[in-house]
Order: sequence, then structure tokens, then C-alpha cells
Amino acid sequence: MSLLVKICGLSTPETIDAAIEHGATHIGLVHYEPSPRHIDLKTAAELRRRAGRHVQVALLLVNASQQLTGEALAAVRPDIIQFHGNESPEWLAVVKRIAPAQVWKAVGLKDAGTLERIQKYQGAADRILFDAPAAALPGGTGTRFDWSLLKNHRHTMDWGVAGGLTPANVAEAIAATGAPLVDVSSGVESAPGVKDVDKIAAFLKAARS
Ligand SMILES: O=C(O)c1ccccc1N[C@@H]1O[C@H](COP(=O)(O)O)[C@@H](O)[C@H]1O
Repeated sequence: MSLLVKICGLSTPETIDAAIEHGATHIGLVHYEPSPRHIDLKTAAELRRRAGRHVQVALLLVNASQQLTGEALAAVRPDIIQFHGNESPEWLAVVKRIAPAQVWKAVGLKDAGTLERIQKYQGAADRILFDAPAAALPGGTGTRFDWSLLKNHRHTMDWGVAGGLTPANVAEAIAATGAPLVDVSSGVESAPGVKDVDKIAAFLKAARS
């Protein structure tokens, strides 16, 4: 299967267009106020429309209330809802039942025990996104995890790798983990929250090299 590449934290039409032009398969919109990439739901809906059907659009939420999750899904109509906090498998299962969107769960990969614990998301999440363990923010910090933890791991769910990826290291990350999907945010920015179209192009080229 060909590699899936997600560019996350986009907040302008120009960067959406660049991601599509250079071959991203997925883009991400962040609705989480502490993030430098936070956008309101009206902007997210506009950008979602801009992306059209050229890419799959993920809406990223962190520990959002039931009410906010419902409002966000109704306003943005994403293809995917990416939960990046401490959301329970039970909550994901509810969303999966009622929402016309795939459900992805990001998990901080700390050690081999994490790989055991994520089994609880079996059936509740459509994809697991391995990221570095949460620090000041739960993601988007440019921090890598130990990729060797995924070497020879027998995955039981669809999955992908995020956390600290850049144009310079994404090919190595894919080689080390065999990831079918890579996801980047801060590694294609010139400043926190400011996406750089040349870095987006370089990331997509390096990922497919
Ligand atoms: O992008 C953010 O600001 C963000 C905020 C809160 C949770 C997750 C966030 N981003 C996601 O984190 C990973 C890794 O990002 P990075 O490449 O290390 O900057 C990725 O999935 C982003 O979508």
C-alpha cells in the first residue's frame, strides 16, 4: 500500500493548497485553544471546504466535552476526528457509532507497556497514531519517541507515526518503523504555528523518497 502522509496544524488556504499540490493524502486542523495552531470552528469549516475531496481532513481535539465534540463535527464535517488527549475507549466507541467520520487515537509511546495498553482501543479507534509522550502540550512539540519500540511490533490496528518528524528524518523514521502513515506539524514550520510551504514540499518529497 502506498504511504499516507498527513500535514497537521494547517491554518491558511495557501498552506492547504501547498499540501495538496505536493501530494499530502491527509491534512489536520487543530481545535485546541492552548495550541499555537488553534483555529476556531468557523475557520476550520472554511478550510475543510477549501480542501474539498482532494485530501482526507482530520479535525484534532484534545479532551473535548461531548458538547464541543458534537458542535465541531457538525460545523466542520471532517473525514476523521483525531483525539489527542486522554479520551477513553468507551467515549471513542460512542463517537464512532454516531459520527460519519473515522476515529483516530493518538497515544504517547513511552515503552513496551504502552503497546499492551493500547489494545483497549481495539474496535473503538480506526487508527492509532503513535506520538511522543505528552509534555507541556499533548502534541505538536516536535518531540520524537524511541522508534525502535515499533521495530518488529505486530500491529493489530491501522497505525501511523507522529512526533518530531522533519524533512531530514522522515525517511529514517519510515525505514525504522515501517510506518504506513506519517504525520508532521512543527517540523514543517518557520515558527510555532506558522507553516512553511517549502518545508511542506520538502517533507512530502523526503517521505516518498
Ligand atoms: O499541533 C498541535 O499544536 C497539537 C496540539 C495538541 C495535540 C496535538 C497536536 N499536534 C499533533 O501532534 C503530533 C506531533 O506533532 P509534531 O510534528 O511533533 O509537531 C501530530 O500528530 C500533530 O498533529
